[in-house]
Amino acid sequence: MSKRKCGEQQLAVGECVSQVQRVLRERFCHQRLPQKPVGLESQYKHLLELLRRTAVHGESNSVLIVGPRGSGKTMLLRCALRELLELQEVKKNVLQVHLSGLLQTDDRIALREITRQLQLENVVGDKVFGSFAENLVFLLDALKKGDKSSSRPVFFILEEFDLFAHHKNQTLLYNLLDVSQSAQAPVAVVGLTCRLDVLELLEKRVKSRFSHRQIHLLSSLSFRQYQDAFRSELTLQDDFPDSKFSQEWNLSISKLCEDKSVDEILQKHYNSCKDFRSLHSLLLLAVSRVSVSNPTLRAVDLLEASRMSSADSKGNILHGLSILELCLIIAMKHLNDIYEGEPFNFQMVHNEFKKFLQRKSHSIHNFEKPVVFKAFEHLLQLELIRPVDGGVCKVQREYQLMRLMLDHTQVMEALQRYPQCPTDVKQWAVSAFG
Ligand SMILES: Nc1ncnc2c1ncn2[C@@H]1O[C@H](COP(=O)(O)OP(=O)(O)OP(=O)(O)O)[C@@H](O)[C@H]1O
Repeated sequence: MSKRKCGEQQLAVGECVSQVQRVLRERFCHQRLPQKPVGLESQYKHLLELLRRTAVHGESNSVLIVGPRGSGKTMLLRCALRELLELQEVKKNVLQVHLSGLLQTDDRIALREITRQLQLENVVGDKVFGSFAENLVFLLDALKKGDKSSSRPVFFILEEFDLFAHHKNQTLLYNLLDVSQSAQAPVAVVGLTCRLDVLELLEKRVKSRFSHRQIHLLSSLSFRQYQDAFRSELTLQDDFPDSKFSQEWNLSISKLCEDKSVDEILQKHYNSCKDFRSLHSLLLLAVSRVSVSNPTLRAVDLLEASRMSSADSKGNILHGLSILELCLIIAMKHLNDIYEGEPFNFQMVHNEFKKFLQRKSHSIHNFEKPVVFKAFEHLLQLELIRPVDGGVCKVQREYQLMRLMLDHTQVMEALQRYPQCPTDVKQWAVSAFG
């Protein structure tokens, strides 16, 4: 395999390609944090300042980060923690407890998890506590330094914060927010949630203990920021093991960004979804096409990735149907036209199909009725047709009313691409869908 020389580093092209794949996949699968959150500067500053006040000055605090799925709530928090923990005094001192409403489904489990994460299982031992509050205060006291005068700051991070509001009496939320309001110990409670109405879920006593600080991540990226994100997400950093390869790679990415067709693809994706998650899934597909024989990313890779990500899954199912099944779908469409969208049953579809077979010349076999019924059932299994009443009514299967779950472009596209589709079937379809 060919080798690249670059200073002291010398990697085979194959090795470089697999490193690129690894680095970028980690980035796109949310295992690596971005250097800075894009377009969220003020929110980032706000959060960092709040956390810093707890970590450095021992002030207690509570804050909610609110935004839709994929808007970067977790990323924002993790970036702020990363920056904060770069300070030596903070790194040594601060403790973090990460809880998730999806995992800690009741307060007992949550308390056990808090104890585990604070590494206090041995200290707690077999002690029995009268109340949740007593237990929590004991844990926080156990964190006090040798001289017992000051506690170590603790960040309580609650992902899916709204789910904690469903716990009995909201005991965990009440106690955490109570501690964050009193001067017992320096505590920051950070809740992450998608629900804008989250405060309405809180009981009065819980709500009154919350600071009412909220950081909203509601504004979406501008197209300019989206383009910049595209470039920076694909750019390799200086720590890439082969600097010659990474220079060439970065150069090719710069060229790609100037390509008009790339801009068009990005514009299309931006119009349908403006968040990082959808950009990442597009880039993931594109990067998987990079190989030894094609060691840079090309516009055609992006085009193919875009085609794959917007592929119609039902359309793909249609490609795998037998010609008999396809004929039944065409018969259903004929029925839809005749009865103006009213539902149909197997018997009606079978009759319509037989009408087609009665034409003078046709290339389709005369299938036995049970075989046609089997094909009909298969369409039902694939959910290309659905029972009108959801299958509740106990009618004989052949007379159950169904609806077709496809539109005409999906069927016509499938027919165009169907290998060796008989002409008369195509014509029959055109008369139904054309
Ligand atoms: N403004 C941004 N700048 C850089 N990366 C971002 C930004 N917004 C989102 N991302 C990236 O998008 C991905 C999804 O973000 P994240 O997991 O933080 O979203 P979330 O709001 O916590 O979603 P969920 O509600 O599902 O937990 C991450 O890889 C993150 O790095």
